[in-house]
Amino acid sequence: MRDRTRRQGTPPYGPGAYGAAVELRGVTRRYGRGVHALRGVDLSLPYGSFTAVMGPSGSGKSTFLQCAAGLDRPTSGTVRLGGTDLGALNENKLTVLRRTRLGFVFQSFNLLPSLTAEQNVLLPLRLAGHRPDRARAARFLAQVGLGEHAARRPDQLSGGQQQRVALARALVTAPDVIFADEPTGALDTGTAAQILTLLRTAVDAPPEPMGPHGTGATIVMVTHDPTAAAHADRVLFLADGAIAGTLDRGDERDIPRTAARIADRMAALTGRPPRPVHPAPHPAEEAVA
Ligand SMILES: Nc1ncnc2c1ncn2[C@@H]1O[C@H](COP(=O)(O)OP(=O)(O)OP(=O)(O)O)[C@@H](O)[C@H]1O
Repeated sequence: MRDRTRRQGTPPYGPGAYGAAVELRGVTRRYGRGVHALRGVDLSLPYGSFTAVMGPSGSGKSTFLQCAAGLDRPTSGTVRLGGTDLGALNENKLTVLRRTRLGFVFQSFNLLPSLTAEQNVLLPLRLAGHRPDRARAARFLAQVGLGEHAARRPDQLSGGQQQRVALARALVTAPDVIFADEPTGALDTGTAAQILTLLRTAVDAPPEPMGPHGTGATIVMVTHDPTAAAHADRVLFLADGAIAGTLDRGDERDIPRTAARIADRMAALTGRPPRPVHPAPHPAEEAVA
């Protein structure tokens, strides 16, 4: 039986028990002749892992996310999601793969304003051709602490609540991978901590199996915030279109200390002194209402 207890340490990066959820081999992306946004990225992210991607402005983070999520095609190299080579898929098949096997969380929430929270969560199931399973939507809304707000529309929810709906929407299809682009960028520190705790829980102890192998969720998150990155199992640092280093959380449970280490690495990459890291949230802020 699957161990639902909170995992200690870092998942086995490299070849995992079920192959990789995300695999990039020699991925380059050029714009025109001169701009090399990605210069040959190789990585393998196991199922049930939480990876943060950081790097200075212009280092290639967005390009990486777009290529890894099948929203853009690399100039050369291969991207595999759950063993499927995205380069072998035409646009229609790529769209189906994104709808059925990927989840997305954006800085600006991107909920449909005319739909209720429940309808927003049901949308990916509808688009994937499944019957609208309201009980499933209710379970995922409850998971993010919004069981009571299923009938509200986005304009009746706070920013943090909207992002929780977006997270439930990303989780509901049990995707191979969730790609999160600055998911806490528009939130205050306490609300951001709640979202990060929910992301961590989706990886470590989801109420039901996520992904095709019954592990926790697999998350790839681009962020500028060392405190957000400190919640991940591993941080990948991009510089000038290439992976410039990694930092593993290991058994570290001390978010502020990990965030300070991450900020130091970022400072070394940018050549600027580390920006002050957000103060640690009060423990009460970590608990999701
Ligand atoms: N559509 C495009 N056409 C031309 N150049 C582009 C395009 N998109 C990105 N670039 C360039 O590719 C490089 C990487 O850009 P990218 O947006 O991936 O970086 P980033 O790390 O996400 O930056 P930021 O943190 O500022 O969002 C930059 O030099 C950028 O100017």
